[in-house]
Order: sequence, then C-alpha cells, then structure tokens
Amino acid sequence: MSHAWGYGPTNGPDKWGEDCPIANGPRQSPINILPKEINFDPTLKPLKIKYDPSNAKGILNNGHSFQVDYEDDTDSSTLTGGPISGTYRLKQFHFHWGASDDRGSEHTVNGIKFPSELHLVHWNTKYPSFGEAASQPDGLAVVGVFLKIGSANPRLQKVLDALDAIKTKGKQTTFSNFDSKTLLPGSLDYWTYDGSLTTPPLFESVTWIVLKEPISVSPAQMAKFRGLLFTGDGEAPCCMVDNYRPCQALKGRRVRASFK
Ligand SMILES: COc1ccc(C[C@H]2SC(=O)NC2=O)c(OC)c1
Ligand SMILES: [Zn+2]
Repeated sequence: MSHAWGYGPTNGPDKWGEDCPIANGPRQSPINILPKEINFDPTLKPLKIKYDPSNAKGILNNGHSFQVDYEDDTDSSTLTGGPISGTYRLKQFHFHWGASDDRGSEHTVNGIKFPSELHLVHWNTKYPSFGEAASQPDGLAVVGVFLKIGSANPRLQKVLDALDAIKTKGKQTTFSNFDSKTLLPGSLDYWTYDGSLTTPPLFESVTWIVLKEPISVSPAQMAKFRGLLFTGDGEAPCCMVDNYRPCQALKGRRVRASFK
C-alpha cells in the first residue's frame, strides 16, 4: 500500500499483506471461536487482574480506534495467572465496532459477530518496554471482551462522555481515575490461543484471552462510538466504524478453555 493502512476499500485488511507479509502468517488474529471444538484445559489458572485506577493517563483518537492509556512504569496495574507466566502490565484499552449492531467484533463465536469488542492490552515485564515486548512471541497478552446490545452499561459512560473531546484523529485529552476492571463481566471464564496484533504491524506476539461472558451496551451508547471520525481536523470527515479485522485461518492452532 502506498498510503497508510486503514479499514477502507483501498487500505483495508485485504491490502495489509502488501506492507506486512506476516498478514498471512501461521498465528494471525482474530479467529472464529468454535466452543464445540475446544477442550477444557484443567492446567489453566484463573486470571488474576489488579488494576490501579490512578494509573489512567489519557484518552486518544489514534485514527483507527480510541484508546485509554495507562501509566506502565510500575507493577500497579497487572495481569497474572491465566495462560501466561510472569507479570504483564496494562498499557491501554480500546474498542472495535461496526457501522451497525450486526457486526463490529474481531473475534466471533460460532460465526456470530458482536457489535463491539474491548481489548485490554498488557505487555510482559520480562522485556524492558512495551515497544520491545510487542514484537516478541510471548510479549503481549490481550484480554478480549465482547459487547452485546442490551441495557445501557453505566461502566462505559465515563469513557463515552470523553469521546466528544476526541472526535478527530490525533485528538487526546486527560482521562484519570478510571478502574478498567469495572468493564469486565462477572465471570472471568476464558478461551485462549496464540495469535497476533489485529492491526499492522500484525506482530505474532499476542497471547489472546477472550472472555466467554459479554458485557452490555445500549444502541445509544453504540451511536457514541460511531460519532468518532477516522479523519483529522480539516479532512473530509469519515465515520470511525467497521474498524475490525475479519477472522483469520486457525492453521492448526489449538484453542483452550478455562472452563467446562
Ligand atoms: C506496535 O504495537 C501495537 C500496534 C497496534 C496495536 C493495536 C491492535 S492489536 C489489538 O489487539 N487490537 C489492535 O487494534 C497494539 O495493541 C497491542 C500494539
Ligand atoms: Zn484491538
């Protein structure tokens, strides 16, 4: 691609392989999760999530999604246990969503798309930094949470209320004192598999931990996500919707369940 990657007809997921050959690699994400073909793995530990709300730093429209960034210079917001070894620090969380409620998630379950998917990104502290970890096979752990249409989710509201200030690409604002643990569903049952970043550079560095239980989001709340723009100030406005990569081939990988 001569121009930057995106989700449009000329720079979207089908074109990413031109600049990132790993797009056709052996452990690409997302994938379709088929619960009937997954085995319960009794050796999997429960997820241990410890987040410090005071680590929340800011919220940014990065032109592909919006992300809430966390201070990650200490072990105060960490993920341990589950399928991973060692300590992974929370770096940021972001979402993917569709132009309508029938699509938007990256992972699917039995071929079903959810209207949105939350990604909580963590990096392995065996490496000196997020940037170093992002290219290592055991560098990142991303917790994926499906959103399904239902009643308004009060836990999302503080994030949604901040979006008016970051409508266009490159805009950011302070975002403090937010406990991202409140975004998680009641159950931490999960599926896990070895995968990749779902945007360029598509590094095969992610241990995926996809929670079985979705959280709710209302149509009005989804409309707020869809009010963001991919484009920057002064550019022809393009709504930030359908910022998800389609499912990729499993290529022999095993998906494990932490629950029966
Ligand atoms: C260079 O490092 C990167 C680049 C991009 C992302 C974001 C991608 S990866 C994901 O799960 N969802 C996304 O939108 C990233 O996140 C871990 C790390
Ligand atoms: Zn993501």
